[in-house]
Amino acid sequence: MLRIAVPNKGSLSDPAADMLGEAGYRRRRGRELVLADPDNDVEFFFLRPRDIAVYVGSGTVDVGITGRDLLLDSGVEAIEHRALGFARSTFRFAAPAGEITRVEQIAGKRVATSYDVLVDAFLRRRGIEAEVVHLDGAVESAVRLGIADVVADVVETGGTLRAAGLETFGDPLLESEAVLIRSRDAATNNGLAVLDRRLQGVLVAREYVLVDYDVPADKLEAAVRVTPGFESPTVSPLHNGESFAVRSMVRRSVTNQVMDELYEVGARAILVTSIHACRI
Ligand SMILES: Nc1ncnc2c1ncn2[C@@H]1O[C@H](COP(=O)(O)OP(=O)(O)OP(=O)(O)O)[C@@H](O)[C@H]1O
Ligand SMILES: O=P(O)(O)OC[C@H]1O[C@H](OP(=O)(O)OP(=O)(O)O)[C@H](O)[C@@H]1O
Ligand SMILES: [Mg+2]
Repeated sequence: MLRIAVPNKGSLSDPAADMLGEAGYRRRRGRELVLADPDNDVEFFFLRPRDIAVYVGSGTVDVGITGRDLLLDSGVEAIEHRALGFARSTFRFAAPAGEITRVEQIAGKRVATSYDVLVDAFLRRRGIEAEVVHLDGAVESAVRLGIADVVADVVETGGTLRAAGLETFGDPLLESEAVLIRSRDAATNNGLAVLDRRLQGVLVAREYVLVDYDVPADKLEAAVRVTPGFESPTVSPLHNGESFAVRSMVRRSVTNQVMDELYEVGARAILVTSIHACRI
């Protein structure tokens, strides 16, 4: 039975539960900390997102869902197995607007963060000496409240930083998103292969749509160039003997551009359908 660690709270928790639900696993109904799913031969452990890498790294749990930033900050040797496409963020330094423009200027200052290991490692690599002040959250308030000069924190929209009068400087230390992590020993676990294929199926179903259309024989090649698909589109003859029906997978984000282009080259009856589930 595959043992899977899942975030029990925070911004990773709902999207991780949604993804596992879409992948066909049992959903947690209340606040239980352990959930057996014998039909799928897995067992879920609901843990703090920050602790998940520790459990997986120690091998007591086979796999888990956490943030790449949390994995790296844990310093443990769990392995990133697959990026999951949600909870995307960057990890950045910020200071009061206009005060600091280069990371070298952090030298001698106080840096507030919840990610001490990440920040320490970055400063050490760059040979910058600074004091790291650990906070559990709401890090953006640390400058206004006078316990730090600089913050290093998760940035998504930048709204929280702006509201605190802070501006980012320097390049992002890290691009993060939710990731499936595994222990060293789980590499050959067949349960992991099944889970991974299911999650990949959810990612593809979310990212792609199916496009069907009819196209006259002399326009077929031009139309197929617009929708080359994952491997190659399915082309079937229509009963009238003059046209073809084509089915292809298209990235959801460009659906309307693709429909416009198909129409331009002569395709008609263009239909777009969501993919409910798939195995690639
Ligand atoms: N606003 C956000 N947008 C995208 N990802 C975020 C955001 N805030 C946190 N994350 C990601 O969520 C993970 C942190 O999860 P964690 O549950 O520890 O903190 P949280 O979501 O801030 O919850 P809380 O602070 O309420 O405990 C990290 O991987 C981080 O990059
Ligand atoms: O760039 P934004 O879109 O504003 O998002 C980033 C903010 O979201 C998270 O905070 P959260 O609300 O989880 O509070 P916390 O700082 O207490 O973790 C994160 O720690 C940042 O503060
Ligand atoms: Mg937070």
